[in-house]
Amino acid sequence: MKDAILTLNAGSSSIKFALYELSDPIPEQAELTGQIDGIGARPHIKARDKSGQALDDVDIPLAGDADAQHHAAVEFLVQWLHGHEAGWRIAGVGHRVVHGADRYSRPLLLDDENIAVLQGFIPLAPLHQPHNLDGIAALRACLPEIPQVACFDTAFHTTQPPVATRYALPRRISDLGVKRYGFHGLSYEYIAETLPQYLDNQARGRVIVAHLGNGSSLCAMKDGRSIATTMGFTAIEGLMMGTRTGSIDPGVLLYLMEFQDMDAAALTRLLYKESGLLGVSGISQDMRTLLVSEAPEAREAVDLFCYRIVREIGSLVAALGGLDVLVFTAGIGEHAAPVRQQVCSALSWLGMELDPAANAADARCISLVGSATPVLVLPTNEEWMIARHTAERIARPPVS
Ligand SMILES: Nc1ncnc2c1ncn2[C@@H]1O[C@H](COP(=O)(O)OP(=O)(O)O)[C@@H](O)[C@H]1O
Ligand SMILES: CC(=O)OP(=O)(O)O
Ligand SMILES: [Mg+2]
Repeated sequence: MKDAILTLNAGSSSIKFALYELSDPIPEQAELTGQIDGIGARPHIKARDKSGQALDDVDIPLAGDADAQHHAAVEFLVQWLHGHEAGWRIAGVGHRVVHGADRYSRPLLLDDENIAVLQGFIPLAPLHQPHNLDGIAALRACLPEIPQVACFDTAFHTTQPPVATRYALPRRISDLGVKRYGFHGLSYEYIAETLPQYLDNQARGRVIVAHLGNGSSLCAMKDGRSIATTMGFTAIEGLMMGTRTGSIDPGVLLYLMEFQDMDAAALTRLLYKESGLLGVSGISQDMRTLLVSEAPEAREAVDLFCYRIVREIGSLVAALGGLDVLVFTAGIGEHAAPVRQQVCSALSWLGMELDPAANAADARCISLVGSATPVLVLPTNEEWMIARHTAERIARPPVS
């Protein structure tokens, strides 16, 4: 039997998982990968082995609302893994955990005490942290002797300067930890590490990475380190997303509370689950559905999604003092050519010129050779980052 690292990445609408051979270094290609997506709508499991052969590709009946389905999906996955891990001994489990706040900036070997601290961060990430902790609880229950490691989305952004993380609030509020943290850090870390393979000099320069998935954000990097990002205290701030508003005038919330009788629970639902592409289109949160829809509301939702990206890229270009490379990643960034085309054509003033054929083919470099600013599409690999951090963490004794 060979040793393996199991990774779990619970996003807002999906749970991604992978099994990696535990060797030094951990190979980028996993032995087994898969995901349960469509949680809250039509849950579906898809998994394949190293050779690309499908292990499963079916809808799975999960009852209840999105939260109940998320919980049921973790339980389903634990059972599913039991039936598919033959030949492997799981030596460690790595979990993506969205919020580490100021407390954790490195991968963390989990125990009862620090799990309780992570539970305290649920109000900071209500759409993610509970699912992350569900996964941890389920895996600890079925593999109680196996070390489990939390890898934080917030960690990559701890290099941001104070001016990028402070809100213009009184110090007594900032001192409570109300500041801009930023998320999708495992994805940005992977891109920062991978980019020099494609563009050596520019990769060390001023880079903007657009992580466009169900949750979406941008990260401005200098020399491969985060200097600013669009998400803030929570994963609502910044871009429009699948079901989240992105940045919104806080006056709207005051109005809704005072004059439309909405309480904190109703606002949480509105901001996290009923807005974004879903709210504006009234059709779907799924970019694939909107791109093929004839409905004007679908077009309006996609236009607003692109417009917000363009506006926020402008802001990050200002923070960077210019731009050397733009990278698209995550579900929409990697696959939605019309979105990339719309964003880049609005940014042509930055010297960006797309190659339409390369863009349509989701090629790695989608800009023309003469484009002053190269534009790349790089598939992210949060799972591999989690596996590597986990292997490294369990190989050395814990530090507090
Ligand atoms: N071929 C495609 N064309 C357009 N959008 C796509 C395609 N494949 C996936 N997407 C979009 O990617 C988004 C999900 O991205 P993903 O990074 O998997 O999200 P998350 O990890 O936040 O659950 C969905 O909006 C989905 O419609
Ligand atoms: C932080 C966040 O928005 O994550 P996801 O994109 O997985 O929903
Ligand atoms: Mg994701």
